[in-house]
Amino acid sequence: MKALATVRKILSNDRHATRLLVRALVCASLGSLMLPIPIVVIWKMFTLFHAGETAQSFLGLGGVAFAAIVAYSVLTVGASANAHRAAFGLSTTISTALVEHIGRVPLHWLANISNGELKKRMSHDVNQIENFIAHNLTDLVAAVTLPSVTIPILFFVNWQLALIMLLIIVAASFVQFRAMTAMHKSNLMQEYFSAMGTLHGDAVEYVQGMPDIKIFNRSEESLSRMQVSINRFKEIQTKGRKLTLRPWTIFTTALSMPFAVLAVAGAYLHKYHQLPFEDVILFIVLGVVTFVPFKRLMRFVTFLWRASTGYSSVNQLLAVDVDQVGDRHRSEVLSADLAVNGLNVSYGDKQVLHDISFTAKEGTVTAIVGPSGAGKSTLAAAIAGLERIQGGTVTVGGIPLRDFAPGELSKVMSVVYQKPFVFSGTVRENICLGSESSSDEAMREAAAMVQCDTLINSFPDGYETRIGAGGSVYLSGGQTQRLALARMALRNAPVVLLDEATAFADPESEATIQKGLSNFLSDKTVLVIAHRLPSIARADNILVLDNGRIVESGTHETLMAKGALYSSMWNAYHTARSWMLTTDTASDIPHHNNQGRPEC
Ligand SMILES: Nc1ncnc2c1ncn2[C@@H]1O[C@H](COP(=O)(O)OP(=O)(O)OP(=O)(O)O)[C@@H](O)[C@H]1O
Repeated sequence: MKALATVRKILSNDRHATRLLVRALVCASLGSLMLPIPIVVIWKMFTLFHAGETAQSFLGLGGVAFAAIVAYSVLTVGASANAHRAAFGLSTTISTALVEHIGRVPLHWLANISNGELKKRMSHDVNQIENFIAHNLTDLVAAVTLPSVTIPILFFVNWQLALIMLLIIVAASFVQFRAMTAMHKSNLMQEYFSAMGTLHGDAVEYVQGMPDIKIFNRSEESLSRMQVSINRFKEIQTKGRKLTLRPWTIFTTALSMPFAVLAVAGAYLHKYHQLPFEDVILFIVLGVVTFVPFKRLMRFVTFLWRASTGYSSVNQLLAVDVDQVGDRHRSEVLSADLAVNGLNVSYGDKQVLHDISFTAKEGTVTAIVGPSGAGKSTLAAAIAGLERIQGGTVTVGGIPLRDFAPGELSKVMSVVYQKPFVFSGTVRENICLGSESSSDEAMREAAAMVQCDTLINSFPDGYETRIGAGGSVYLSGGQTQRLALARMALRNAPVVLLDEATAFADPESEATIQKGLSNFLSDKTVLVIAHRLPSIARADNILVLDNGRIVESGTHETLMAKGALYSSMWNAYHTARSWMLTTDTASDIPHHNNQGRPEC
């Protein structure tokens, strides 16, 4: 019953898949009804032969057997094809729902789940459901339909041998049922899946961290965490094996016995009770044919568990609250003034932004600076709508950002990060992300503005060159940033947020990029997160963050005249730039003043 409920729940996601699966199950059950026919026909032939019948009647029977074999083959192929189509359709539906949902869940939720765990849920768990629908349900139907036909036939022919067969099936099923119940009570399957999730997560982290691990020669230490996950996984598998080994052995042995048991019992009945020889052969052959699919029931239970655990893990993912979306459009934005009011952001119990308020006027540049860990990136993410805020609002032209319809926010605000994402595809596809309908000319202009066109034209296929994973050209950090800036320029949103967007560029290219950008940005509302202070010295307004609060604001001149945090950061920056890297004395090593900030 529970199995049925699970299957029903899984199928409720896709009506077309349900129809295909019903078709597959009908084919599977009709196919298994065909299977005993040739065997019964051969038995009948033997019987007629002993009764001295003519070859004429054999021909008709042979035709029936042939037709049954053809029907069996066609129906089995039909069952498998429909079940696979249903499975692929369903897994596409579930995967699409997952991808769409993941795109809408808050970034902070994604930051707290490991890549491996997410990958396991989106790929491995979906595969479990797919495999179950593709193979196991048709197996189950065949395993149940076949005995329901063969056992009555055998009872009709000889009830004693049929009873022996039935007893073997009942005994094997009982042992199997006990094993299943024990497994269910032990909660082992849940532990198995959770351990597998951890193992996936640790493996991905291990591979991603490989460069640092190698540089610092920490492979053994880093492996030890993964080793713990591997051992835990092995432990659970061993526990499961111990729990199922005995019943599984009894079950498979019992189901392998019919040949021997029926042969001995048949020989005895043949000798002492005149059971015709052909009846003994019929029992042995039909018995073996009945037991083989029945064995698959064991696999069915295991796969049902996997599919149902995979399904609940997928459902947990789909149940994660998504960000609220509205219905306002870019066309409703009449001014590009950005206003942040009373913004609070926490990570768990830790509040990292406290009551942040400021206004950035259209056509101005606002810079956000502050010591490491002050909250600059968190503020940028919260403004871009990528971080869940606990209080406050962010508006553009008076419209709260959360009121924009999906897809509209990116037309209002462009964000360029220090490490932008390059997906696997052509340079053109990467630049046109979010502006797919742009003309070729507009795309080239955008690329030229950020000094990217000469670079792209030097690639083997120009704008059609494939980049990202598996691409023919590998982009450096600075080149990737320029590509992201071209993407931003093409999108032409009225508000632009640059989070260390030119950090990887060499000084010469940075100056050229800045020059190219300054024209483009002149009518935009620009927000810059910066670590290198000279790059923002000419900003219209500089906000200085410290411990999640705005502690100072103003132009470079007013902040320098104030002689507080900004000016000390500025001085520290310039002192640091004048350092010479030497190996002879310890006097060049920076020490900290009593406020914890580096100074020379
Ligand atoms: N995903 C997160 N989970 C928990 N805490 C976080 C998370 N991201 C950032 N923090 C914490 O929030 C605080 C602000 O971090 P943030 O990255 O915004 O600082 P920052 O000013 O950008 O620092 P930096 O200049 O070094 O990049 C830090 O104390 C950091 O530990």
